[in-house]
Amino acid sequence: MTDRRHIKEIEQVLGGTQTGRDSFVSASWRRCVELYGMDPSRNDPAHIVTDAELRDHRKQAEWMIGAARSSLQSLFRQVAGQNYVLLLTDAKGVCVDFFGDDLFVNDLRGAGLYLGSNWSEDLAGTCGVGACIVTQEPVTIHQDDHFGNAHVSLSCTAAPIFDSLGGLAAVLDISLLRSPTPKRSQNLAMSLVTNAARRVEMANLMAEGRRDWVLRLSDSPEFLDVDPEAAVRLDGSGRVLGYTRAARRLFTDGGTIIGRRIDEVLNLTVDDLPDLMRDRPTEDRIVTMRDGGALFGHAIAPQAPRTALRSSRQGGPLSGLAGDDPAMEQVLARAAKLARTSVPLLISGETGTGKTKLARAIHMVGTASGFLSLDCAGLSPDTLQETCDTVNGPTTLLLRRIEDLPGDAAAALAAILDGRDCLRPLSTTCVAPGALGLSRPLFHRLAGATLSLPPLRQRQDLGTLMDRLLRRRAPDDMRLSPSARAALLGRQWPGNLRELEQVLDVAIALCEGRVIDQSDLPAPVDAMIQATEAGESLEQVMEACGWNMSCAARRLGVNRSTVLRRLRKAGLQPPH
Ligand SMILES: Nc1ncnc2c1ncn2[C@@H]1O[C@H](COP(=O)(O)OP(=O)(O)OP(=O)(O)O)[C@@H](O)[C@H]1O
Repeated sequence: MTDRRHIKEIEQVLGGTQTGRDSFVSASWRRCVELYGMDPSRNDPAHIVTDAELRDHRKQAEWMIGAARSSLQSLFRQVAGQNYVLLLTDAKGVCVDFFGDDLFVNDLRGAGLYLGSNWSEDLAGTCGVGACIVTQEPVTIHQDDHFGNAHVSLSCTAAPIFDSLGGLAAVLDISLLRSPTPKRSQNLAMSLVTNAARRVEMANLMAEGRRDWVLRLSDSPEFLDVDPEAAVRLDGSGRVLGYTRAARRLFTDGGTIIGRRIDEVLNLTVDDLPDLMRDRPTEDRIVTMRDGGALFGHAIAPQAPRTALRSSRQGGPLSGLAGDDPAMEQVLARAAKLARTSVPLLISGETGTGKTKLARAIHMVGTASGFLSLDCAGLSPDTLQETCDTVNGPTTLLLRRIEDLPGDAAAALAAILDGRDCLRPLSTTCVAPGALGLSRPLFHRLAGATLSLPPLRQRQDLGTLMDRLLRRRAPDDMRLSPSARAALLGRQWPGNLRELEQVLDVAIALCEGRVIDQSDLPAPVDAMIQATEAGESLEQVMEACGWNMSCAARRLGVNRSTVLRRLRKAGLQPPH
Protein backbone atom coordinates (compact mmCIF):
# COMPACT_ATOMS: atom_id res chain seq x y z
CA MET A 1 0.00 0.00 0.00
CA THR A 2 1.38 3.44 -0.89
CA ASP A 3 1.97 6.10 1.75
CA ARG A 4 -0.92 8.13 0.41
CA ARG A 5 -3.42 5.24 0.57
CA HIS A 6 -2.27 4.35 4.08
CA ILE A 7 -2.77 7.93 5.28
CA LYS A 8 -6.16 8.08 3.55
CA GLU A 9 -7.30 4.91 5.30
CA ILE A 10 -6.25 6.28 8.68
CA GLU A 11 -8.30 9.41 7.95
CA GLN A 12 -11.32 7.26 6.99
CA VAL A 13 -11.04 5.26 10.21
CA LEU A 14 -10.83 8.47 12.24
CA GLY A 15 -13.95 9.68 10.43
CA GLY A 16 -15.80 6.54 11.58
CA THR A 17 -15.66 4.49 8.36
CA GLN A 18 -15.18 0.72 8.72
CA THR A 19 -12.34 -0.24 6.37
CA GLY A 20 -12.06 -3.89 7.36
CA ARG A 21 -9.15 -3.36 9.78
CA ASP A 22 -9.15 -5.31 13.05
CA SER A 23 -10.93 -3.20 15.66
CA PHE A 24 -7.90 -3.13 17.98
CA VAL A 25 -5.84 -1.67 15.10
CA SER A 26 -8.42 1.04 14.38
CA ALA A 27 -8.60 1.84 18.11
CA SER A 28 -4.82 2.18 18.24
CA TRP A 29 -4.76 4.50 15.16
CA ARG A 30 -7.34 6.66 16.88
CA ARG A 31 -5.22 6.85 20.04
CA CYS A 32 -2.15 7.76 17.95
CA VAL A 33 -3.86 10.80 16.50
CA GLU A 34 -6.26 11.86 19.22
CA LEU A 35 -4.23 11.00 22.33
CA TYR A 36 -0.58 11.21 21.30
CA GLY A 37 -0.97 13.86 18.55
CA MET A 38 0.92 11.82 15.95
CA ASP A 39 1.05 12.42 12.23
CA PRO A 40 1.00 9.31 9.97
CA SER A 41 2.86 11.10 7.17
CA ARG A 42 5.97 11.60 9.32
CA ASN A 43 8.70 9.02 8.95
CA ASP A 44 9.99 8.90 12.52
CA PRO A 45 13.10 6.75 13.07
CA ALA A 46 13.18 4.11 15.80
CA HIS A 47 13.34 5.38 19.39
CA ILE A 48 16.43 4.06 21.15
CA VAL A 49 17.12 4.73 24.83
CA THR A 50 20.65 5.75 25.92
CA ASP A 51 23.11 3.12 27.17
CA ALA A 52 22.69 4.31 30.76
CA GLU A 53 18.89 4.11 30.47
CA LEU A 54 19.13 0.65 28.92
CA ARG A 55 21.27 -0.52 31.85
CA ASP A 56 18.58 0.73 34.24
CA HIS A 57 15.76 -0.96 32.33
CA ARG A 58 17.73 -4.22 32.16
CA LYS A 59 18.55 -4.08 35.85
CA GLN A 60 14.90 -3.64 36.77
CA ALA A 61 13.87 -6.47 34.48
CA GLU A 62 16.73 -8.76 35.54
CA TRP A 63 14.45 -11.33 37.21
CA MET A 64 12.20 -11.47 34.14
CA ILE A 65 15.13 -11.78 31.74
CA GLY A 66 16.37 -14.72 33.85
CA ALA A 67 12.95 -16.40 33.91
CA ALA A 68 12.46 -15.87 30.17
CA ARG A 69 15.91 -16.85 28.86
CA SER A 70 15.44 -20.57 28.34
CA SER A 71 11.93 -20.14 26.85
CA LEU A 72 13.29 -17.49 24.45
CA GLN A 73 16.22 -19.68 23.48
CA SER A 74 13.96 -22.62 22.74
CA LEU A 75 11.53 -20.40 20.80
CA PHE A 76 14.42 -18.99 18.77
CA ARG A 77 15.58 -22.53 17.96
CA GLN A 78 12.07 -23.35 16.72
CA VAL A 79 12.07 -20.44 14.25
CA ALA A 80 15.74 -20.73 13.28
CA GLY A 81 16.41 -19.94 9.64
CA GLN A 82 13.08 -18.14 9.12
CA ASN A 83 14.40 -14.62 9.75
CA TYR A 84 12.35 -14.04 12.86
CA VAL A 85 13.64 -11.74 15.58
CA LEU A 86 12.63 -12.14 19.22
CA LEU A 87 12.34 -9.16 21.53
CA LEU A 88 11.63 -9.18 25.23
CA THR A 89 10.51 -5.74 26.33
CA ASP A 90 9.71 -4.52 29.82
CA ALA A 91 6.23 -3.26 30.69
CA LYS A 92 7.19 0.19 29.35
CA GLY A 93 8.05 -1.22 25.92
CA VAL A 94 11.85 -0.99 26.09
CA CYS A 95 13.63 -3.99 24.56
CA VAL A 96 15.74 -5.59 27.32
CA ASP A 97 16.64 -8.87 25.63
CA PHE A 98 17.02 -9.78 22.00
CA PHE A 99 17.58 -12.82 19.77
CA GLY A 100 18.18 -12.24 16.07
CA ASP A 101 20.29 -13.47 13.20
CA ASP A 102 23.74 -11.82 13.27
CA LEU A 103 23.65 -11.55 9.46
CA PHE A 104 20.93 -8.91 9.57
CA VAL A 105 22.01 -7.01 12.64
CA ASN A 106 22.37 -3.70 10.81
CA ASP A 107 18.95 -3.99 9.15
CA LEU A 108 17.38 -5.00 12.44
CA ARG A 109 19.01 -2.18 14.34
CA GLY A 110 17.81 0.30 11.70
CA ALA A 111 14.25 -1.00 12.04
CA GLY A 112 14.37 -0.72 15.83
CA LEU A 113 14.37 -4.47 16.33
CA TYR A 114 17.22 -4.33 18.78
CA LEU A 115 18.25 -3.88 22.42
CA GLY A 116 17.22 -0.51 23.83
CA SER A 117 14.52 0.32 21.25
CA ASN A 118 11.39 1.74 22.81
CA TRP A 119 8.17 0.34 21.33
CA SER A 120 5.63 2.03 23.57
CA GLU A 121 2.63 3.12 21.54
CA ASP A 122 2.94 6.82 22.38
CA LEU A 123 6.43 6.88 20.81
CA ALA A 124 6.35 4.23 18.08
CA GLY A 125 2.67 4.46 17.10
CA THR A 126 0.62 1.33 16.42
CA CYS A 127 3.00 -1.63 16.77
CA GLY A 128 2.94 -5.15 18.24
CA VAL A 129 4.53 -4.34 21.60
CA GLY A 130 2.67 -1.04 22.04
CA ALA A 131 -0.76 -2.49 21.23
CA CYS A 132 -0.05 -5.47 23.48
CA ILE A 133 0.80 -3.17 26.41
CA VAL A 134 -2.42 -1.18 25.95
CA THR A 135 -4.78 -4.14 25.38
CA GLN A 136 -2.90 -6.62 27.62
CA GLU A 137 -3.80 -9.27 25.04
CA PRO A 138 -1.73 -11.06 22.36
CA VAL A 139 -1.84 -9.15 19.05
CA THR A 140 -0.44 -9.29 15.55
CA ILE A 141 0.32 -5.92 13.98
CA HIS A 142 0.99 -6.83 10.41
CA GLN A 143 2.58 -4.54 7.79
CA ASP A 144 0.26 -1.56 7.16
CA ASP A 145 -1.54 -2.15 10.47
CA HIS A 146 1.42 -0.11 11.74
CA PHE A 147 0.61 3.57 12.13
CA GLY A 148 3.88 5.12 10.95
CA ASN A 149 5.19 4.54 7.44
CA ALA A 150 8.61 3.65 8.82
CA HIS A 151 7.29 0.30 10.09
CA VAL A 152 4.89 -0.86 7.37
CA SER A 153 7.22 -3.58 6.10
CA LEU A 154 7.32 -5.25 9.55
CA SER A 155 5.09 -7.94 10.93
CA CYS A 156 5.05 -8.08 14.73
CA THR A 157 3.27 -10.59 16.94
CA ALA A 158 3.40 -9.90 20.66
CA ALA A 159 2.08 -11.60 23.81
CA PRO A 160 1.94 -10.12 27.32
CA ILE A 161 3.77 -11.75 30.23
CA PHE A 162 2.25 -11.17 33.67
CA ASP A 163 3.96 -11.36 37.04
CA SER A 164 2.51 -13.66 39.67
CA LEU A 165 0.42 -10.86 41.18
CA GLY A 166 -1.36 -10.31 37.88
CA GLY A 167 0.51 -7.13 36.79
CA LEU A 168 1.93 -6.74 33.29
CA ALA A 169 5.66 -7.46 33.59
CA ALA A 170 6.94 -7.79 30.02
CA VAL A 171 6.03 -8.36 26.39
CA LEU A 172 7.41 -11.08 24.19
CA ASP A 173 7.49 -10.07 20.53
CA ILE A 174 8.37 -12.10 17.46
CA SER A 175 8.92 -9.97 14.36
CA LEU A 176 9.79 -10.32 10.71
CA LEU A 177 11.48 -7.62 8.64
CA ARG A 178 9.68 -8.84 5.55
CA SER A 179 6.69 -11.18 5.52
CA PRO A 180 4.07 -12.60 3.14
CA THR A 181 1.10 -10.26 2.60
CA PRO A 182 -1.74 -12.27 4.24
CA LYS A 183 -1.97 -11.55 7.96
CA ARG A 184 -2.89 -15.16 8.66
CA SER A 185 0.69 -16.10 7.70
CA GLN A 186 1.47 -15.06 11.28
CA ASN A 187 -0.99 -17.45 13.00
CA LEU A 188 1.80 -19.87 13.82
CA ALA A 189 3.92 -17.03 15.23
CA MET A 190 0.94 -16.13 17.46
CA SER A 191 0.68 -19.62 18.83
CA LEU A 192 4.45 -19.84 19.43
CA VAL A 193 4.64 -16.53 21.21
CA THR A 194 1.60 -17.09 23.48
CA ASN A 195 2.87 -20.54 24.50
CA ALA A 196 6.32 -19.14 25.23
CA ALA A 197 4.80 -16.32 27.33
CA ARG A 198 2.82 -18.88 29.33
CA ARG A 199 6.00 -20.88 29.99
CA VAL A 200 7.85 -17.79 31.15
CA GLU A 201 5.04 -17.04 33.64
CA MET A 202 5.21 -20.64 34.84
CA ALA A 203 9.02 -20.50 35.26
CA ASN A 204 8.68 -17.27 37.21
CA LEU A 205 5.96 -18.67 39.51
CA MET A 206 7.98 -21.83 40.15
CA ALA A 207 11.10 -19.83 40.98
CA GLU A 208 9.15 -17.72 43.48
CA GLY A 209 7.29 -20.63 44.99
CA ARG A 210 9.88 -22.82 46.64
CA ARG A 211 8.49 -22.26 50.12
CA ASP A 212 4.84 -22.66 49.14
CA TRP A 213 2.53 -25.15 47.53
CA VAL A 214 2.22 -24.81 43.77
CA LEU A 215 -0.82 -26.34 42.08
CA ARG A 216 -0.38 -26.75 38.34
CA LEU A 217 -3.45 -27.40 36.22
CA SER A 218 -4.13 -28.75 32.78
CA ASP A 219 -7.14 -29.72 30.68
CA SER A 220 -5.39 -32.82 29.39
CA PRO A 221 -3.48 -35.42 31.40
CA GLU A 222 -0.69 -35.73 28.79
CA PHE A 223 0.59 -32.19 29.33
CA LEU A 224 0.01 -31.94 33.07
CA ASP A 225 3.52 -32.79 34.23
CA VAL A 226 5.46 -31.41 31.26
CA ASP A 227 3.68 -28.30 30.02
CA PRO A 228 0.71 -27.37 32.21
CA GLU A 229 -1.61 -24.53 31.23
CA ALA A 230 -2.01 -22.68 34.50
CA ALA A 231 -0.69 -22.60 38.04
CA VAL A 232 -1.41 -21.04 41.41
CA ARG A 233 0.90 -20.64 44.40
CA LEU A 234 -0.83 -21.26 47.73
CA ASP A 235 -0.02 -20.62 51.37
CA GLY A 236 -0.54 -23.19 54.15
CA SER A 237 -4.21 -22.26 54.46
CA GLY A 238 -4.93 -22.49 50.75
CA ARG A 239 -4.91 -18.78 49.91
CA VAL A 240 -3.60 -17.66 46.55
CA LEU A 241 -0.18 -16.00 46.80
CA GLY A 242 0.49 -15.89 43.08
CA TYR A 243 -0.88 -17.16 39.76
CA THR A 244 -0.16 -17.38 36.07
CA ARG A 245 -2.44 -15.46 33.71
CA ALA A 246 -4.28 -18.57 32.53
CA ALA A 247 -5.38 -19.32 36.13
CA ARG A 248 -7.71 -16.31 35.89
CA ARG A 249 -10.24 -18.58 34.21
CA LEU A 250 -10.82 -20.29 37.58
CA PHE A 251 -11.99 -17.04 39.14
CA THR A 252 -14.75 -16.14 36.76
CA ASP A 253 -16.22 -13.28 38.80
CA GLY A 254 -13.34 -11.04 37.66
CA GLY A 255 -12.46 -9.82 41.20
CA THR A 256 -9.01 -9.71 42.82
CA ILE A 257 -7.38 -13.13 42.90
CA ILE A 258 -4.55 -12.70 45.39
CA GLY A 259 -5.67 -13.73 48.88
CA ARG A 260 -8.69 -15.73 47.67
CA ARG A 261 -9.11 -19.27 48.97
CA ILE A 262 -8.68 -22.01 46.42
CA ASP A 263 -11.66 -23.93 47.85
CA GLU A 264 -13.91 -21.09 46.62
CA VAL A 265 -13.41 -22.32 43.08
CA LEU A 266 -12.10 -25.89 43.34
CA ASN A 267 -13.47 -28.78 45.36
CA LEU A 268 -10.28 -29.15 47.35
CA THR A 269 -8.41 -27.61 50.23
CA VAL A 270 -4.70 -27.41 50.87
CA ASP A 271 -4.98 -30.65 52.86
CA ASP A 272 -5.91 -32.48 49.67
CA LEU A 273 -2.82 -31.35 47.77
CA PRO A 274 -0.64 -34.33 48.77
CA ASP A 275 -3.08 -36.51 46.80
CA LEU A 276 -2.18 -34.57 43.65
CA MET A 277 1.56 -35.14 43.83
CA ARG A 278 3.48 -36.77 41.08
CA ASP A 279 3.67 -40.23 42.62
CA ARG A 280 -0.02 -40.67 41.77
CA PRO A 281 -1.02 -41.65 38.21
CA THR A 282 -1.99 -38.53 36.25
CA GLU A 283 -5.47 -39.86 35.49
CA ASP A 284 -6.18 -40.11 39.22
CA ARG A 285 -5.31 -36.47 39.80
CA ILE A 286 -8.65 -35.02 38.76
CA VAL A 287 -9.66 -31.72 40.32
CA THR A 288 -13.32 -30.84 40.13
CA MET A 289 -14.36 -27.23 39.93
CA ARG A 290 -17.21 -25.68 41.90
CA ASP A 291 -18.93 -24.82 38.63
CA GLY A 292 -18.98 -28.50 37.65
CA GLY A 293 -15.96 -28.60 35.31
CA ALA A 294 -12.91 -30.77 35.84
CA LEU A 295 -9.16 -30.38 35.34
CA PHE A 296 -6.06 -32.42 36.04
CA GLY A 297 -3.89 -31.21 38.92
CA HIS A 298 -0.23 -31.56 39.86
CA ALA A 299 0.71 -30.34 43.32
CA ILE A 300 4.31 -29.46 44.11
CA ALA A 301 5.15 -29.43 47.80
CA PRO A 302 7.15 -26.64 49.42
CA GLN A 303 10.86 -27.28 48.99
CA ALA A 304 12.47 -25.11 51.64
CA PRO A 305 11.95 -25.34 55.42
CA ARG A 306 8.32 -24.65 56.15
CA THR A 307 8.18 -23.10 59.57
CA ALA A 308 4.46 -22.41 59.36
CA LEU A 309 3.67 -26.09 58.91
CA ARG A 310 5.73 -27.51 61.71
CA SER A 311 3.16 -28.82 64.10
CA SER A 312 -0.08 -30.56 63.50
CA ARG A 313 -1.87 -27.92 65.55
CA GLN A 314 -0.70 -25.09 63.31
CA GLY A 315 -2.48 -26.33 60.21
CA GLY A 316 -0.86 -27.92 57.18
CA PRO A 317 -0.77 -31.44 55.82
CA LEU A 318 -0.79 -33.27 59.16
CA SER A 319 -3.69 -31.45 60.77
CA GLY A 320 -5.87 -32.10 57.73
CA LEU A 321 -5.79 -35.84 58.39
CA ALA A 322 -8.15 -35.87 61.36
CA GLY A 323 -10.96 -34.06 63.10
CA ASP A 324 -11.62 -34.38 66.81
CA ASP A 325 -10.27 -37.80 67.67
CA PRO A 326 -8.00 -38.23 70.72
CA ALA A 327 -6.10 -41.23 69.33
CA MET A 328 -5.43 -39.49 66.00
CA GLU A 329 -4.42 -36.31 67.80
CA GLN A 330 -1.76 -38.25 69.66
CA VAL A 331 -0.50 -39.96 66.50
CA LEU A 332 -0.33 -36.66 64.62
CA ALA A 333 1.40 -34.81 67.46
CA ARG A 334 4.03 -37.58 67.57
CA ALA A 335 4.30 -37.55 63.77
CA ALA A 336 4.79 -33.76 63.76
CA LYS A 337 7.72 -34.06 66.17
CA LEU A 338 9.32 -36.95 64.32
CA ALA A 339 8.71 -35.50 60.85
CA ARG A 340 11.57 -33.03 61.02
CA THR A 341 14.11 -35.61 62.14
CA SER A 342 15.72 -38.18 59.86
CA VAL A 343 14.48 -41.13 61.97
CA PRO A 344 13.09 -43.96 59.80
CA LEU A 345 9.40 -44.47 60.54
CA LEU A 346 7.19 -47.53 60.31
CA ILE A 347 3.48 -46.73 60.01
CA SER A 348 1.09 -49.58 60.78
CA GLY A 349 -2.67 -49.92 60.58
CA GLU A 350 -5.42 -51.86 58.82
CA THR A 351 -5.81 -51.48 55.08
CA GLY A 352 -7.12 -48.07 54.03
CA THR A 353 -6.50 -46.33 57.37
CA GLY A 354 -4.44 -43.63 55.64
CA LYS A 355 -0.87 -44.84 56.21
CA THR A 356 0.34 -43.70 52.79
CA LYS A 357 -1.40 -40.38 53.17
CA LEU A 358 0.21 -39.89 56.58
CA ALA A 359 3.64 -40.78 55.15
CA ARG A 360 3.24 -38.13 52.42
CA ALA A 361 2.18 -35.53 54.97
CA ILE A 362 5.24 -36.37 57.09
CA HIS A 363 7.44 -35.87 54.04
CA MET A 364 5.79 -32.52 53.45
CA VAL A 365 6.53 -31.31 56.95
CA GLY A 366 10.06 -32.76 56.92
CA THR A 367 13.20 -31.30 55.42
CA ALA A 368 13.92 -33.77 52.60
CA SER A 369 13.19 -32.29 49.19
CA GLY A 370 13.21 -35.49 47.11
CA PHE A 371 10.38 -38.03 47.29
CA LEU A 372 10.34 -41.62 45.99
CA SER A 373 7.48 -44.06 46.40
CA LEU A 374 7.69 -47.83 45.85
CA ASP A 375 5.15 -50.66 46.25
CA CYS A 376 7.02 -53.53 47.91
CA ALA A 377 4.92 -56.37 46.46
CA GLY A 378 7.02 -58.03 43.72
CA LEU A 379 9.76 -55.39 43.96
CA SER A 380 12.99 -56.61 42.39
CA PRO A 381 16.43 -55.71 43.73
CA ASP A 382 17.23 -54.14 40.32
CA THR A 383 14.21 -51.81 40.35
CA LEU A 384 14.99 -50.86 43.91
CA GLN A 385 18.62 -50.13 43.05
CA GLU A 386 17.75 -48.18 39.88
CA THR A 387 15.20 -46.07 41.76
CA CYS A 388 17.60 -45.29 44.57
CA ASP A 389 20.37 -44.45 42.08
CA THR A 390 18.34 -41.43 40.96
CA VAL A 391 18.63 -39.90 44.43
CA ASN A 392 20.36 -36.58 44.57
CA GLY A 393 20.23 -34.99 48.02
CA PRO A 394 17.99 -35.65 51.04
CA THR A 395 15.11 -37.84 49.95
CA THR A 396 12.13 -39.57 51.53
CA LEU A 397 11.78 -43.20 50.41
CA LEU A 398 8.18 -44.37 50.88
CA LEU A 399 7.98 -48.16 50.98
CA ARG A 400 4.36 -49.29 50.79
CA ARG A 401 3.34 -52.61 52.35
CA ILE A 402 6.80 -53.55 53.60
CA GLU A 403 5.44 -56.98 54.64
CA ASP A 404 5.27 -57.89 50.92
CA LEU A 405 8.94 -57.13 50.22
CA PRO A 406 10.57 -60.20 48.58
CA GLY A 407 13.61 -61.66 50.39
CA ASP A 408 16.20 -60.68 47.76
CA ALA A 409 14.90 -57.09 47.67
CA ALA A 410 15.02 -56.99 51.49
CA ALA A 411 18.74 -57.82 51.39
CA ALA A 412 19.33 -55.18 48.69
CA LEU A 413 17.36 -52.59 50.70
CA ALA A 414 19.48 -53.12 53.81
CA ALA A 415 22.65 -52.59 51.73
CA ILE A 416 21.24 -49.47 50.02
CA LEU A 417 20.21 -47.89 53.31
CA ASP A 418 23.66 -48.60 54.74
CA GLY A 419 25.32 -46.79 51.84
CA ARG A 420 23.04 -43.76 51.61
CA ASP A 421 22.56 -41.51 54.59
CA CYS A 422 20.48 -39.11 52.54
CA LEU A 423 17.62 -41.65 52.20
CA ARG A 424 14.95 -41.55 54.88
CA PRO A 425 12.67 -44.59 54.73
CA LEU A 426 9.00 -44.27 55.68
CA SER A 427 7.39 -47.72 55.50
CA THR A 428 3.75 -48.74 55.76
CA THR A 429 2.38 -52.10 56.85
CA CYS A 430 -0.96 -53.74 57.60
CA VAL A 431 0.80 -56.20 59.91
CA ALA A 432 1.64 -55.50 63.56
CA PRO A 433 5.31 -54.38 63.64
CA GLY A 434 6.31 -57.32 65.90
CA ALA A 435 4.86 -59.83 63.44
CA LEU A 436 6.54 -58.43 60.33
CA GLY A 437 9.17 -61.14 60.03
CA LEU A 438 11.90 -58.80 58.76
CA SER A 439 15.50 -59.53 59.65
CA ARG A 440 16.57 -57.67 62.77
CA PRO A 441 19.13 -55.45 60.92
CA LEU A 442 16.55 -54.39 58.34
CA PHE A 443 13.86 -53.86 60.97
CA HIS A 444 16.09 -51.42 62.81
CA ARG A 445 16.91 -49.56 59.61
CA LEU A 446 13.19 -49.14 58.92
CA ALA A 447 11.56 -48.72 62.30
CA GLY A 448 13.44 -46.09 64.30
CA ALA A 449 9.98 -45.20 65.59
CA THR A 450 6.51 -46.56 64.91
CA LEU A 451 3.17 -44.87 64.37
CA SER A 452 -0.03 -46.85 64.56
CA LEU A 453 -3.21 -45.61 62.89
CA PRO A 454 -6.53 -46.57 64.47
CA PRO A 455 -9.23 -48.27 62.37
CA LEU A 456 -12.02 -45.96 61.24
CA ARG A 457 -14.66 -47.73 63.36
CA GLN A 458 -12.77 -46.63 66.48
CA ARG A 459 -12.38 -43.00 65.43
CA GLN A 460 -14.58 -40.27 66.84
CA ASP A 461 -14.13 -37.94 63.87
CA LEU A 462 -16.02 -40.05 61.31
CA GLY A 463 -18.65 -37.32 60.89
CA THR A 464 -16.01 -34.65 60.18
CA LEU A 465 -14.21 -36.94 57.73
CA MET A 466 -17.49 -37.66 55.90
CA ASP A 467 -18.22 -33.95 55.56
CA ARG A 468 -14.72 -33.16 54.31
CA LEU A 469 -14.78 -35.97 51.75
CA LEU A 470 -18.22 -34.97 50.57
CA ARG A 471 -17.15 -31.37 50.13
CA ARG A 472 -14.17 -32.51 48.14
CA ARG A 473 -15.87 -35.10 45.95
CA ALA A 474 -19.44 -33.86 45.45
CA PRO A 475 -20.92 -30.82 43.74
CA ASP A 476 -21.17 -27.77 45.92
CA ASP A 477 -24.39 -28.15 47.85
CA MET A 478 -24.80 -31.93 48.05
CA ARG A 479 -25.45 -33.24 51.56
CA LEU A 480 -26.43 -36.34 53.48
CA SER A 481 -29.96 -36.85 54.76
CA PRO A 482 -30.07 -37.46 58.55
CA SER A 483 -30.95 -41.14 58.04
CA ALA A 484 -28.12 -41.69 55.52
CA ARG A 485 -25.76 -39.99 57.90
CA ALA A 486 -26.89 -42.17 60.81
CA ALA A 487 -26.55 -45.31 58.66
CA LEU A 488 -22.96 -44.40 57.72
CA LEU A 489 -22.04 -43.55 61.30
CA GLY A 490 -23.27 -47.00 62.34
CA ARG A 491 -21.17 -48.99 59.85
CA GLN A 492 -18.11 -51.09 60.71
CA TRP A 493 -15.84 -49.88 57.85
CA PRO A 494 -13.54 -52.89 57.39
CA GLY A 495 -11.99 -51.05 54.41
CA ASN A 496 -11.55 -47.90 56.53
CA LEU A 497 -11.07 -44.52 54.78
CA ARG A 498 -10.73 -46.13 51.37
CA GLU A 499 -14.14 -47.78 51.82
CA LEU A 500 -15.62 -44.51 53.08
CA GLU A 501 -14.36 -42.69 49.97
CA GLN A 502 -15.82 -45.36 47.72
CA VAL A 503 -19.19 -45.47 49.48
CA LEU A 504 -19.49 -41.70 49.14
CA ASP A 505 -18.48 -41.83 45.47
CA VAL A 506 -21.19 -44.42 44.78
CA ALA A 507 -23.78 -42.42 46.72
CA ILE A 508 -22.87 -39.21 44.88
CA ALA A 509 -23.19 -40.99 41.54
CA LEU A 510 -26.54 -42.61 42.38
CA CYS A 511 -28.12 -39.61 44.09
CA GLU A 512 -30.72 -37.98 41.85
CA GLY A 513 -31.02 -34.64 43.60
CA ARG A 514 -28.90 -32.75 46.08
CA VAL A 515 -29.61 -34.88 49.17
CA ILE A 516 -28.01 -38.31 49.50
CA ASP A 517 -30.59 -40.62 50.99
CA GLN A 518 -30.21 -44.03 52.57
CA SER A 519 -31.34 -45.71 49.36
CA ASP A 520 -28.37 -44.12 47.51
CA LEU A 521 -25.88 -45.87 49.79
CA PRO A 522 -24.31 -49.16 48.66
CA ALA A 523 -24.78 -52.04 51.09
CA PRO A 524 -22.09 -52.44 53.70
CA VAL A 525 -19.41 -54.85 52.48
CA ASP A 526 -19.99 -57.08 55.51
CA ALA A 527 -23.73 -57.37 54.82
CA MET A 528 -23.05 -58.31 51.20
CA ILE A 529 -20.54 -60.94 52.22
CA GLN A 530 -22.89 -62.30 54.89
CA ALA A 531 -25.83 -62.40 52.49
CA THR A 532 -23.79 -64.30 49.92
CA GLU A 533 -22.28 -66.62 52.50
CA ALA A 534 -25.67 -67.40 53.98
CA GLY A 535 -26.95 -68.01 50.45
CA GLU A 536 -30.01 -65.88 51.19
CA SER A 537 -32.56 -66.12 48.45
CA LEU A 538 -34.28 -63.05 47.06
CA GLU A 539 -37.44 -64.10 48.86
CA GLN A 540 -35.60 -64.41 52.18
CA VAL A 541 -34.09 -60.96 51.74
CA MET A 542 -37.51 -59.49 50.91
CA GLU A 543 -39.07 -61.10 53.94
CA ALA A 544 -36.25 -59.95 56.20
CA CYS A 545 -36.88 -56.43 54.95
CA GLY A 546 -40.66 -56.60 55.34
CA TRP A 547 -40.87 -56.29 51.51
CA ASN A 548 -39.44 -52.77 51.69
CA MET A 549 -37.73 -52.19 48.33
CA SER A 550 -35.20 -49.65 49.55
CA CYS A 551 -34.13 -51.87 52.43
CA ALA A 552 -33.75 -54.89 50.13
CA ALA A 553 -31.82 -52.83 47.59
CA ARG A 554 -29.41 -51.72 50.31
CA ARG A 555 -29.00 -55.23 51.64
CA LEU A 556 -28.27 -56.61 48.18
CA GLY A 557 -26.08 -53.70 47.16
CA VAL A 558 -28.18 -52.90 44.09
CA ASN A 559 -30.68 -50.18 43.28
CA ARG A 560 -34.45 -50.39 43.66
CA SER A 561 -35.20 -50.92 39.99
CA THR A 562 -32.86 -53.94 39.95
CA VAL A 563 -34.75 -55.45 42.90
CA LEU A 564 -38.03 -54.86 41.08
CA ARG A 565 -36.67 -56.45 37.91
CA ARG A 566 -35.40 -59.50 39.82
CA LEU A 567 -38.74 -59.88 41.63
CA ARG A 568 -40.62 -59.83 38.33
CA LYS A 569 -38.23 -62.32 36.82
CA ALA A 570 -38.60 -64.65 39.82
CA GLY A 571 -42.39 -64.16 39.76
CA LEU A 572 -42.36 -63.06 43.40
CA GLN A 573 -45.04 -60.82 44.89
CA PRO A 574 -45.50 -59.32 48.34
CA PRO A 575 -47.82 -61.37 50.57
CA HIS A 576 -51.31 -59.83 50.87
N1 LIG B 1 -7.38 -38.55 56.75
C1 LIG B 1 -7.93 -38.82 55.58
N2 LIG B 1 -8.93 -38.07 55.14
C2 LIG B 1 -9.52 -38.34 53.97
N3 LIG B 1 -9.16 -39.35 53.14
C3 LIG B 1 -8.17 -40.13 53.54
C4 LIG B 1 -7.50 -39.92 54.77
N4 LIG B 1 -6.55 -40.86 54.90
C5 LIG B 1 -6.63 -41.63 53.81
N5 LIG B 1 -7.59 -41.19 52.99
C6 LIG B 1 -7.95 -41.76 51.70
O1 LIG B 1 -8.19 -43.15 51.87
C7 LIG B 1 -7.57 -43.89 50.83
C8 LIG B 1 -6.61 -44.88 51.42
O2 LIG B 1 -5.53 -44.16 52.01
P1 LIG B 1 -4.06 -44.70 52.03
O3 LIG B 1 -3.67 -45.19 50.67
O4 LIG B 1 -3.20 -43.70 52.68
O5 LIG B 1 -4.28 -45.96 52.98
P2 LIG B 1 -3.24 -47.08 53.42
O6 LIG B 1 -3.44 -47.26 54.87
O7 LIG B 1 -1.88 -46.73 52.96
O8 LIG B 1 -3.83 -48.32 52.60
P3 LIG B 1 -3.15 -49.74 52.21
O9 LIG B 1 -2.51 -50.30 53.41
O10 LIG B 1 -4.30 -50.56 51.74
O11 LIG B 1 -2.16 -49.43 51.13
C9 LIG B 1 -6.89 -42.91 49.91
O12 LIG B 1 -7.68 -42.70 48.76
C10 LIG B 1 -6.76 -41.66 50.74
O13 LIG B 1 -6.83 -40.49 49.95
